[in-house]
Amino acid sequence: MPQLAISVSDLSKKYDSGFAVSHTNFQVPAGTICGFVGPNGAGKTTTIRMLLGLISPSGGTGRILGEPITSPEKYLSQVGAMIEGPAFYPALSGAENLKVLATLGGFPLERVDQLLAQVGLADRGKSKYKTYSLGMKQRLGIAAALLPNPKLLILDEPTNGLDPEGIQEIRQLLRSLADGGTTVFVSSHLLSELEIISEYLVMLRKGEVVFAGAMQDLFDAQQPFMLVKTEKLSDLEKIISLAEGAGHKAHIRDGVAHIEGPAEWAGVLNKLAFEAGILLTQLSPQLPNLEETFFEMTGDQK
Ligand SMILES: Nc1ncnc2c1ncn2[C@@H]1O[C@H](COP(=O)(O)OP(=O)(O)OP(=O)(O)O)[C@@H](O)[C@H]1O
Repeated sequence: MPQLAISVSDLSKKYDSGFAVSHTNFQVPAGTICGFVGPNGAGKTTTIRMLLGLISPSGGTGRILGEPITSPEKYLSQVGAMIEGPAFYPALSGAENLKVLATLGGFPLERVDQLLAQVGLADRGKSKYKTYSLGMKQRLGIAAALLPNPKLLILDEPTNGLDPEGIQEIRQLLRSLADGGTTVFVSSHLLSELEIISEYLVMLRKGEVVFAGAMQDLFDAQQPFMLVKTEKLSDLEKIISLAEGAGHKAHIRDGVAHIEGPAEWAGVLNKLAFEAGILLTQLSPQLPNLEETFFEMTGDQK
């Protein structure tokens, strides 16, 4: 049994409106990057807030770094978190902001320059926070979360609003942290990004866990599929009927037909379409990926 950074059992949060999080069970092995996904309102933020002791569960149990979530004082000194966007003083520089937090938290001030370098802000540490780009603000937020030199880093949407370059920088940062032994639990709507960086995944739907485990196990349980486009949009429905008639699950999303089946079956589908007088403009076999799997398992948009 690997050492667990997070482990929850039957964890629930109930509001008057119903369960925001309902009887969830999942485990995150130490030293891994674990993606945390679910459609809007699935319960991600509520779960994170329970893990950080910010709200108390209505039921169930949880352990962070071996300590119960009912005693957050026992583990919070070893947990760094960035949730709902970092809050900093606009008129202070990045370095000054971190120094304020270091002083408040009793962390060594020497860590400030080290952390600025680690998140790629060494050159801009002296610039006022209000001059920072969104990506720089996010990176400063991560630097603040790293002040306690945490064993577990919990990030809620760290790449929100970032451009591809900023996203790549965060990816490299998270990878290097995990390589150094930090466990990273990260929620994001950027599924393709999470697919690249995460070894583990927890997927929520309507407050319930629909998958928790190794990313590879998730894909191993999925069928390959193909993406199909037709010259005329109206022909897509006919393609769906042809595929379903041949025993293949199929649906249309964003003007593209997604049809389950191995790559070898693509030729058969092409022939069926041709015989029905339908011209295919795209027929591309795909391996299971997180975007497709997410859609299949949550039946929802991101
Ligand atoms: N304080 C609260 N009181 C009542 N209901 C709440 C409260 N906080 C969250 N909820 C409800 O719980 C559900 C889960 O919300 P939560 O914010 O955890 O979802 P999420 O997965 O983080 O969504 P998003 O991706 O949009 O941030 C939602 O239906 C939400 O309206």
